[in-house]
Amino acid sequence: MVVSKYSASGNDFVIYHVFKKIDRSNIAKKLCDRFNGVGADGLIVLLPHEKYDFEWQFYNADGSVAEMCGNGSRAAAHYAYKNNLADKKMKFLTLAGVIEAEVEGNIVTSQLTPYKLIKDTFEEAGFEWKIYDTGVPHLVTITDIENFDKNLARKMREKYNANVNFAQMKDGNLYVRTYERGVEDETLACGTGMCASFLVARDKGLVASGVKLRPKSGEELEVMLKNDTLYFKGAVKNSFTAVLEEDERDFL
Ligand SMILES: N[C@@H](CCC[C@H](N)C(=O)O)C(=O)O
Repeated sequence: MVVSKYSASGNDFVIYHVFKKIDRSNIAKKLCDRFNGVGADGLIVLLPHEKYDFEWQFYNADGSVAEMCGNGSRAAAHYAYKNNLADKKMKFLTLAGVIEAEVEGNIVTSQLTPYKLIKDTFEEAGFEWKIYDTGVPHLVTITDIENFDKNLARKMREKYNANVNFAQMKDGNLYVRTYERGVEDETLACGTGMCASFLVARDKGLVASGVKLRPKSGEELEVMLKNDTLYFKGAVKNSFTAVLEEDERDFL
């Protein structure tokens, strides 16, 4: 069984493609384990689809299913192109809807599914929040990034069943730190989280139709809003591709 390890702005994934759609929650837990597995924030499995270039199954590291993953969508697109599953421009199906992506070398742009405001401004625990769904739900507060508080983030994540983002505009960049559902920790980056943070910064008049993004990894990405559609652009890295010393039947 051959799997690829990808990093997309610091969010990391195990990716492979097969033909059969089965529940892979346990496989996700096993492969994403950082001590006994490959180690990743999520598992992405590409499957053939009659209408689109492929469809994917996305699992968080704890085995939970997520409707969408912004960074994962860019990594999956690169994997699909590299493995001749799709052309440079492609469309694929996620549980959130159809994603369009374009691969240019190691730079990949994803067109996200339509965003929704889930909960307008409210105050809690000394911060002002909004919840946007950019494929998955995200709580966002615009504050000094140094205020990132993992315990508070965990409480908010549990209460609202959403990912939690602390974001700040500084030197023309939007800095974002995200506590992710399903990883149950802060990750080095979260694509849909950065896009949701951009929407809140825009509502506050801090940015216009796009901004450079800086997740915790320090990498630079970009989000643009064109005709009310979010485009998310940045580099991805295929860290390695490996043959697993495992019974292949586990992964079919
Ligand atoms: N890291 C992803 C989001 C993955 C799903 C999320 N953890 C959830 O369960 O809602 C991204 O880059 O968007």
